[in-house]
This record gives sequence, C-alpha cells and structure tokens, in this order.
Amino acid sequence: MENICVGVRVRPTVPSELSNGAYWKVEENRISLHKVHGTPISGLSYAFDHVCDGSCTNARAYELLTKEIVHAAVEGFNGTAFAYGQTSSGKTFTMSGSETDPGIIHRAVKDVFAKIQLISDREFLIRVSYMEIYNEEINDLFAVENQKLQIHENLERGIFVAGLREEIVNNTEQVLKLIRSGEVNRHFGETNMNVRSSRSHTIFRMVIESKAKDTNLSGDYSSSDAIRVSVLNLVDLAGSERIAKTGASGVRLKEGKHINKSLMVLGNVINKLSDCAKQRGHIPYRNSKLTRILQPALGGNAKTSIICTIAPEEVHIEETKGTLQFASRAKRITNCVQVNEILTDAALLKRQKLEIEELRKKLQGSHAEVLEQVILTLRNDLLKHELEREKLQMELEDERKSHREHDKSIWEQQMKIVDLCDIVTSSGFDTKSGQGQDSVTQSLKQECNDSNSMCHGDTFRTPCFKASPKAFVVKRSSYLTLPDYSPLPDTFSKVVDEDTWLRINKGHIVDLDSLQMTPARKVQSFPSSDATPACSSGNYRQEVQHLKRQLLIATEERNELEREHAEQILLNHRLMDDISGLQKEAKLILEMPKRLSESVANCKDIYGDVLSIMQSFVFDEKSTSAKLLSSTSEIGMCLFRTLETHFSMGMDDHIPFTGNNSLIQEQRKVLYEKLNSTITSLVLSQTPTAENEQLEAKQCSCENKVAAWSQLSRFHALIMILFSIMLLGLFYLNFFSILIL
Ligand SMILES: Nc1ncnc2c1ncn2[C@@H]1O[C@H](COP(=O)(O)OP(=O)(O)OP(=O)(O)O)[C@@H](O)[C@H]1O
Repeated sequence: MENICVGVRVRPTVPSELSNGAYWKVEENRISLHKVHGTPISGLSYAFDHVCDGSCTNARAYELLTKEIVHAAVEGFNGTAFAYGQTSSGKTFTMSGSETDPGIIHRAVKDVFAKIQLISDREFLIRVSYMEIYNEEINDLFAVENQKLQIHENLERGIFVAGLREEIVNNTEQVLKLIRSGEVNRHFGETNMNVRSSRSHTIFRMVIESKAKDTNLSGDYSSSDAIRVSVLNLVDLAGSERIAKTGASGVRLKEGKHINKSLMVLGNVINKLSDCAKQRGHIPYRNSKLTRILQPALGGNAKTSIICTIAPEEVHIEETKGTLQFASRAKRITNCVQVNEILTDAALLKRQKLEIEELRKKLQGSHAEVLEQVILTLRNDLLKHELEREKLQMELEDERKSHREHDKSIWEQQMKIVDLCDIVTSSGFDTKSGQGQDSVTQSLKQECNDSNSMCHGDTFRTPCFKASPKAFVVKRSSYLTLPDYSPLPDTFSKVVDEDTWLRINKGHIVDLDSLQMTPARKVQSFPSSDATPACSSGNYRQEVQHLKRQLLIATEERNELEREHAEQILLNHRLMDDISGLQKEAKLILEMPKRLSESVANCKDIYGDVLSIMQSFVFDEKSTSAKLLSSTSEIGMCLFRTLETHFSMGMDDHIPFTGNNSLIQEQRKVLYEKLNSTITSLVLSQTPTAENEQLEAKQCSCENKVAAWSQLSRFHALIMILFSIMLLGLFYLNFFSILIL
C-alpha cells in the first residue's frame, strides 16, 4: 500500500489583487494562513508532501511531484498526476506550461523517452492518446470526429475509453506535435477570472509497453517472458468556479455547472477513500466520467500524485481553504501498486507446462501416499488382529487351566467314590468275616495314612492309587448306575473303573475289551441291615449318593467346558485363517509396485517387438507397412490403455489387487492374440495369391512366346542368307558366261 503524493503549488500573486488582510505563508512542506502582521491564523495550517510557493518553476514542480511517477511508469507501474484547484489557480500552467517553462506533460514525455534510452535490455512500444471530458461527454482530441465516447471495462484492459485514437510514437517531438494538434480541439473559454479558462478536463495518456530483449533459451518460464503494460495519465482538470465570480452565463454557465458537478463527485470519492476502510462503504466512481476514468488512480493500482494549485489572493481564501481541505483528505488515500505484467502466448504455454508438471508430480505423490496409507491401514489391522489373537490365546489358556482344575476335582471326586465303594465293599466282607465297624474304621485309617490326600481333615481322604498294571478292571466308567461288577477274586484287593485306571496308569491301557469279557456274575446285593451295622452302612451309602450327585454335576460342568474349549479352538482357527489371509493381502500390496513396474516393462517389451516387426516389414510393401503401422499403433494404444486402466483401477479400488492382476493378464493375452493375428495376416499378405499366380503364368507364356519368336527370326535370317548366296552365285555365273561369250 502506498499513500498518494499530494503537493500544493501557489500561483504567483496577481499584482492587482494584493491585499492587506491575510496571506498564505509557505514554509518547507507547510502552508498556513497568516494575518498581515505575520500572526498565523489557528486551524489554517496544512502540511503536505511538498509545498511550492510562487517562485517555483514547472521544472521544480515536475521534479518534486511527478518525476518519480513517470519513472515508475516506465518500469511497469501505472501512474497518474493531476492538477486540481479553483479556476485561474495555475493548473493548465502547471500541466502544459509555457514556451519558456514547459509544463509537466512536456517534461514527462521527454523524461519517458530519455529513460527508455537508458534501459538497454528491454524494448518499448509507446502509444499516446488525448481526450477531454466536456459537459460530461468524452471527446477525442486527436480525432475531432470521435466524440461522445463510452467508457468500458474488461479483465484484459481494465477501464478504457472505447474508440479513442491511440498513436504509436517514437520520440518526444512526435508526441509534442500530437499534443499541440490536440490542444487545438480543446475547449477553452473566457471568464471573468481567466481569459483562457479550461472548460473541460483533459487527460493525456501514455501507454508504455515493454518486453525483455533477451530470449530465454533455457525453455523455462521466467518473468522476462512477460510483457509489461503501464498507463501514465497526466490530467489537467477544469477549475471549480463560483458563478458570481466568473460571471458565467449561457454556455459558460452550463460548462461551469458540469465542471463543478464532476469536481464535487471527485471530492466525494476522495472523502470516501480518505475514510477508514470500515466506514468507507460504496465509492461513487460511476457518478462522473472523470472519477470513472481516474478510478485506478484513486485507491487502485497506480502511483498517484495530486498537484493542488491555489490562488494566493485574499479574495480566494475560501476556495483555497476548500482546495487545501481536499488535498488534506487526498493525503490519507492509499493505493495498492504493482507492476502490470501480461504473459505472452509462449510464456503462458511455458507456465502452464510447469503447472501441469507440478500437478502431475503432486498426483503421483498422492497416489504413492494413498498406497502407503492403504498399506499402513492393513498393517494396523494386522497388528490389531494379532493382539486380539494373543488375547484370545490367553483366555483360552485360562479356560484350559480352569478346565484342568475341574478335571482334577472330578478325578478327586471319582477317587473318593471309588474309595468309598471300596471301603463299603470291604466293610461288607469284613462284616461277613466277623470283623466289625472297628475294622472298617481301621481300614479307613490305613487308607488315610497311605494316601497322599489333598483334602486335609476329611475322614474320606482320597486314596493314593499308584500305577499298578496288574490291577483288575471290571467295569468301564459309568457314574450313573451302581457299579456292576463281579465279586472280587480274593487275590485282588482293589477295584477301579476304566477312567481311573487310565489316570492312575498314566495312560497305559491294557486290553480293556478282553478284560470286559470276564464273565460277569450276578450282582450280589449287600445285606445292609443285618450284615452291616445300619448306621455306618447307611451313612456310607448316603455319602456315596451325595458324591455321585456331585460327580454328575461335575461331569456336566466338564462337558460344558469341553464344548467351550472346542468352540475356542474353532474360533482360534478362524482367527488364524483371517490373519494368514491378511498377511497374504499385505504381501500382495507390498509386491504391487514391483508387479506394476514389471507389467509396464512387459508392455514396453511387447511394444518394442511390435515396432521391430513393423521395421522388418516396412521395406517390403508400402500398403503392408501402412497396415502394420496402424495395427501397431492400435496395439500400442491398447497397451497404454490397459496400463491406464490398470493404474486407475489399482488406485481407485485399492483392493483386491489380485483381481486387477488377472485382468491385466487377460488383457495382455487378448493383445498377444491380436498381435499374432495381425502378424499372421501380414505374413499371409506376403504369400502369392491366385491373382499373382495368374499374372506369373501370363508372364511365363509371354516369355515363351518371345523366345519362340526369337528362334523363328533366327531361322528366317538363315534362309535369307542362303537365298542371298544362291542369288549371288547365279549372278556371278551369268556374269562370267556373258564375259566368255
Ligand atoms: N506558476 C505560475 N507562474 C506564472 N504564471 C502563472 C502561474 N500559474 C498560473 N499562471 C498564470 O495564471 C493564469 C491562469 O492560469 P491557468 O490558466 O493555468 O489557470 P487554471 O487553473 O488552468 O484556470 P482554469 O481552471 O480556468 O483553466 C495564466 O495566465 C497563467 O499564465
């Protein structure tokens, strides 16, 4: 952002207008109203970028207020310099100057060409135009016929006056000549205040185009490929006037109204622009042609300089105050300035190529990113599944552990039952054999002593069964019914069921089936009341029943646990399958880039083969070559389409990749078949056709005929020679015979 440059230029005082009241005092960049005695009047002191007193020349005014903008315009920045002030304050004098002291326009033109001469690495094209806004109508000062021109705006040119003549110029003299011719068409009029008062606003415009002289050989885009276009506006405004002072009437009055109105709009625009951005609101550029044309210079993309001219006379104090207030407000306006570059077609092409390249890189990068993302996701999934599997394995282990504990407790229960049965049986025999309860108790005690029981303090401790391969098995395990076994032979003291047998023998199995074939005897019921003491036998039986019930429950629990165990194993297997599937997919994904590059290489090979075939056939026959060429390019296109499809499917679908591979294989197969058929057709086209054979036969027959004719002609020649010899012989014979005669 850049502030508008605002300067004040005080016209020399007209001698007849000297006053004794107040005067404007200029000190450096400040102007203030003072009383005659030199006392400053408070509130009427203004500071600007530059303040020029009456002694200031146009040369100095140009140096201070316009030169910088002109130089910037040559470098590609838009620039506008305009003179603003009341009528007869010296605007036209500042802009156009006099013979002895040329004005800003003259100096700017001269400076532009001088500056261009110094820039050796760029070539310039300068166009000039000159227009006036008279009674709110735009007229072309270079072409009188161009009147009432319209203002247009587009993206390419910005705001412009349609139909305005633009002259291409090469030097200062040419421009000054054109300006002089334009001045002739300008509207001036005499008023009470100015004998040659401008009745219109004039805008002299220079369009400066430049381009770097060096061509860029590297092929890369650079700013040197662009064309810079800048517009320099040098504006001489008509002065605001008070009708009472100017004494305008008729045409002058009308002109004065238009002038004042457009200057008022300019003042409004400046006021709005000088407000802070929040309060600014709508800027009424379109309310006058002047503000519309100067729009870029006012808060837009241009370096702007406003030269406010003032008449120092006391009679014009109010107008001067108004001008200075206008200048103060304009001082607050900021413009956004930048070099105007237009790209040529070549530069545009280069820039677009670079952009495409960048986009392509980004796209490839994104593809790789997508692939990486997929792989990462799959790896995460895999990890998650493995963690889950480990968790399940741990749970399974716990289950197994509890299962083993249950098994153990069941086994203990079984042991207890067996032990009890044993004791009961023993007690029955003991009763029969005359031993009483004491013997049973003793036997139990003995068992307890022998046992390595885990149930401490329990009367019925689990007996410790040691592995005894000689033990007698009488019944397969069945806990639901009463043991059905043969009476024990005297030689065996222990009876166990099959399961207990297996456990105590650590899995060693004798031929149980053969043992089962031991002839069973009828079950002998044990006399309970008479043979055995009622109390002890009854208790034992109750205990046995109780234990059996417990055993039943434990068995059910065990079955339940076994089922759960089986389910867990099944689940585990499924999980293992899932994991192995995921691992396979991950492996495939990891192999994918390699496969893709292989596919590309294969396709390139095929394309190379096709090309070599084409080259081998290219010298044979033109038509054949053309056919092959078309087939080859078709195949090539198919191959690349396949590749494209492959890539797009690979990238869009992500998974399954295996499907895409098979698709490529199929497409490749089709292409191979197509290639084979093309080659076959080409080979066939080389083999002699029936037509060719006929032609060859005809050729042979012709050749035979020619040979026959040549033989015949040789025979005729021989006959002719013989005939000639005969005739000669006859002639000589006659000749000699005549001589003889
Ligand atoms: N700085 C100056 N030095 C000498 N003469 C000046 C200066 N400024 C203005 N004048 C003279 O004052 C008179 C009026 O000046 P000029 O025509 O430039 O005023 P203006 O502001 O353009 O008026 P208008 O708005 O009516 O066109 C002219 O005769 C001009 O020569």
